[in-house]
Amino acid sequence: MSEARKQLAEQLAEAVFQALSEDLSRQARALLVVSGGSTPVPFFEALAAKALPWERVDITLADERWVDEQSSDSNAKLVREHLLIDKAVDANFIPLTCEATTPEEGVDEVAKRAESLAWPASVVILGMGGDGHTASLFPDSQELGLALATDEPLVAVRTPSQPQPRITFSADRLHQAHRHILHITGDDKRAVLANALNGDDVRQLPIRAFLSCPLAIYWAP
Ligand SMILES: O=C(O)[C@H](O)[C@@H](O)[C@H](O)[C@H](O)COP(=O)(O)O
Repeated sequence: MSEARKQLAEQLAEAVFQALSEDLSRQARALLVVSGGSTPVPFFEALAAKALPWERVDITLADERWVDEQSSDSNAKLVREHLLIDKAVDANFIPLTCEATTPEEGVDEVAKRAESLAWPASVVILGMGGDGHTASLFPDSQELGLALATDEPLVAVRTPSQPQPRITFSADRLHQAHRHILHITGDDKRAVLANALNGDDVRQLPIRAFLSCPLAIYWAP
């Protein structure tokens, strides 16, 4: 990993540490919503090293692949291996899968679980794919319109560009946060973001759903 990306991860971890500390100074619990994928790993490990009252922190995912938690595709596995470690081992992690065979069958059970969290979140950390998706709001998903319009917290998603069915927080629920952060790296994603900033068709580039709310962009080459 480049030094620039390592420094970015450290800076992001410090910003999230400050945000959680601030919120925990005035409320019993704080909610952190993180994204999966490969980008967050150094950030997760840097944040896990921070001294917080982690037992008062709820952590959940912006979205999840509907796979077993032992699968290498599982975002929950990623969080358990890289964030629920070190000082953060006592954080309360709420996964987005359940025993149901499909996300369509499991979405109501997971939504009940998610409703118990300390919304609005302290921080929502978003990633972005090369197609401008964020969370599991994919431009080629037949459920994108629903996920952008509903006030339900969670949506089951199937999309041709992804091998697994998914579950995602809706745009409405992901907006229910005090702070929004976009964490991306590389020139390709910078170009996609520049394109997103130059247009307003959210269904073309779903990251656009979050460019109007105050959004801190953490990018490194
Ligand atoms: O489940 C997921 O895959 C993520 O939530 C997804 O939205 C991710 O943030 C982007 O796909 C970027 O992924 P990378 O960091 O691997 O490029």
